[in-house]
Amino acid sequence: MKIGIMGGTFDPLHIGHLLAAESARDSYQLDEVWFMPSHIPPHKDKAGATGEQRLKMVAEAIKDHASFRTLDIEVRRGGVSYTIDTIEELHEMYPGFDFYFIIGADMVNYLPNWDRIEDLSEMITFIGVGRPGSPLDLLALPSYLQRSVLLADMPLVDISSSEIREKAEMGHSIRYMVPERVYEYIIRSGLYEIQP
Ligand SMILES: Nc1ncnc2c1ncn2[C@@H]1O[C@H](COP(=O)(O)OP(=O)(O)OP(=O)(O)O)[C@@H](O)[C@H]1O
Ligand SMILES: O=C(O)c1ccc[n+]([C@@H]2O[C@H](COP(=O)([O-])O)[C@@H](O)[C@H]2O)c1
Repeated sequence: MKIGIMGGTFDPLHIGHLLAAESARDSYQLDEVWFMPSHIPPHKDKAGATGEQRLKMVAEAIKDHASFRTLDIEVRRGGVSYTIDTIEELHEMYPGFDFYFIIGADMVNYLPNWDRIEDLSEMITFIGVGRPGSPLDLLALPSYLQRSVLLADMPLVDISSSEIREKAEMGHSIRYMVPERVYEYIIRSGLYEIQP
């Protein structure tokens, strides 16, 4: 089985995440994509929404896609969500599966800073997608990483979770930046102090 892992903070999940996952699935004939919210992200502040709330937003967003699943392994493990720890666990749970970790261009450029990245790059393949504001330069990566990163085409989406949170805080609309069911969940649960 070829499994894409769409890891993220998803605070909140937005359409950039969905398009990244779908573009990677389509480009490399992935059997499934598993959306995996982190508990505490390794390189930025802890999320505002709880792990349960972020899992719920993912579940609402991907409900209708036959090949998308949620994966709660990092939220359940707790602590800082280093990808190497997760992949080691997944390899034990699913021997013989091939894992493809889907990341935006900002994260491709940041890969050299990931925990035990040389070991990780031998265990999985990364699929990078374009993201406005983060020019992709694979040749700037160390050679062991150049061999581990594939690229997938995706329509560029200039949306980020932090921009969505800022808009919501200022009373602006975030409608259509997040899928409709995620929007409804945000309203229902009072997240980001959004005004309907
Ligand atoms: N608009 C986008 N286009 C392509 N990839 C994206 C986009 N938004 C997020 N990603 C990728 O999705 C993964 C998870 O991102 P994350 O949940 O941190 O969202 P974010 O929008 O980057 O959040 P924040 O603004 O809070 O930093 C990362 O690999 C990131 O590069
Ligand atoms: O393992 C690491 O050192 C590492 C460093 C940065 C990011 N990641 C993972 O990359 C994914 C996207 O990260 P983020 O912070 O943009 O949500 C998420 O699954 C993180 O756990 C992992």
